[in-house]
This record gives sequence, C-alpha cells and structure tokens, in this order.
Amino acid sequence: MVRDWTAVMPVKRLGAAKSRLRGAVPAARHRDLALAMVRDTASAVLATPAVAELLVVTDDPVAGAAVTALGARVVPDRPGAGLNEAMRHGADEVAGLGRHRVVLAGDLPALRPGQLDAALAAARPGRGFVADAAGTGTVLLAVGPGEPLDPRFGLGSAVAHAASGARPLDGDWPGLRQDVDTPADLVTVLALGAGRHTCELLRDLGLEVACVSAA
Ligand SMILES: Nc1nc2c(ncn2[C@@H]2O[C@H](COP(=O)(O)OP(=O)(O)OP(=O)(O)O)[C@@H](O)[C@H]2O)c(=O)[nH]1
Ligand SMILES: C=C(OP(=O)(O)O)C(=O)O
Repeated sequence: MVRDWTAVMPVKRLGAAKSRLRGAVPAARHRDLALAMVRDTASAVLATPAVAELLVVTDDPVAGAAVTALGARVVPDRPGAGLNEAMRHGADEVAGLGRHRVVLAGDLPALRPGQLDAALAAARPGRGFVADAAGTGTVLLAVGPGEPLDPRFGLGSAVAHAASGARPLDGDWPGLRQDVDTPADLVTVLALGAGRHTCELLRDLGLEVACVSAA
C-alpha cells in the first residue's frame, strides 16, 4: 500500500462547534463531546493505510493540541471565512506535496480506517465525494494531485458537489457516512459503534454504546 494521500480536516472552535447537537449531552459536556469526535475522527484518519499525513485547520488550542498529540499537523483557520475557505486553505497548504488530497469533516466518530481506505481507493482518479448517510450532505471530497478542490460544503452539498462535476462515490461505508449533526445522529452512532474517546464519554454519561478500535 502506497501512502499517497494527504488528509485535511477543518475544526471549528469547540465553544461554537456542533450547535445543532446541543442538548444531546449535558451542557457541561458539550465541548468534551465535540473534542472526542475530533479525536476519534483524527485517530481513524491517521490509522488509514493510504493516508500519509493529516493536516488540521483550526484556531482552537485544545483541539489543536489533541490532534498534534495524535500525530497530525495543525495550521490556523485562515482566512477565517467559514468551512469551505478553511478546507481550501488546508488543501492549498499541502498542494505542493504532489499527493492526492482529501478533505473530510471532523465529526465522524464511527469512522473506521478500512472504510476510509476503500473510499480513497474508489476516489481515484479525479475528483469525487462521499455523501452523508442522509444523502443530502457531504462527508468527504477528494482530488488528485494538482486538481482544484472547489469545495461546496453546506446545506445540500451533495447536489452541489455533483453539479460541480465531482463523482459520487458508492460504497458500504456506514461509519464514514455518519456525521453527527443532531441528537438523532448520535443515537445512530450508539448502534454503529464509536471510537474510543466518544465511546468513553458516552459510557461515562450512562449510555450504552459499542466501542470500536481505530485500527
Ligand atoms: N476550521 C473550520 N472548521 C469548520 C468551520 N465550520 C465548520 N467547521 C468544521 O467542519 C466540519 C463539519 O461542520 P459542521 O457539521 O457544519 O459542524 P459545526 O459547524 O460545528 O456544526 P453546527 O454548529 O451544528 O452547524 C466540523 O469538523 C466542523 O468543526 C470553520 O469555519 N472553520
Ligand atoms: C457541511 C455540511 O453539512 P453539515 O453541517 O450538516 O454536516 C455538508 O454536508 O456539506
């Protein structure tokens, strides 16, 4: 297996992150939950055989320190103009390496390395995306070396990415597709199984959840 992908993951400041998820856990643990999901997503990405490097775009010092400890590199959230700009910035930062690049959300606590590896294999050649479990959003956008990322994340992004010429990637990747935006998404993750950090936090709150290892 050749490690010829660079992954880019944007992470919002934890205090502002996951606003639609508020109420799923007690308010005092909301940040911890957002951070646990970031850690689990980063761990799974770093354990993916095809991934050579993970770049995290964030201004959050706690999230930055956590992913650095896992082996990721951190750059500031520039130009500070939202998700797509943060993704573009991260992708531009690593463009010179000449590798394939993938940007993905930091709220995928059920992500398994094998699923990401399979999606990356399906993504080449060219520009492709993986729709979220609902089919309307996007969890991942991948491009070949030198290709513009042209990210169109946001409401209805699956249609927007397809309309921009990106190829929808088909595959049975439930952990990859399951982003956690709402309390209902978190309930789905209880059944799918979460990575260690999210799992420990949810168990600490008395919830029954399967724990899956990142490897
Ligand atoms: N660096 C950076 N990351 C962002 C920004 N907006 C969203 N993200 C990240 O992008 C990924 C997907 O974003 P969303 O699902 O919309 O997350 P969110 O904005 O925290 O959630 P809501 O507040 O519920 O909209 C998550 O990893 C977020 O942390 C941003 O402006 N800058
Ligand atoms: C950013 C997206 O959506 P959400 O905020 O719902 O994860 C998206 O799916 O492009």
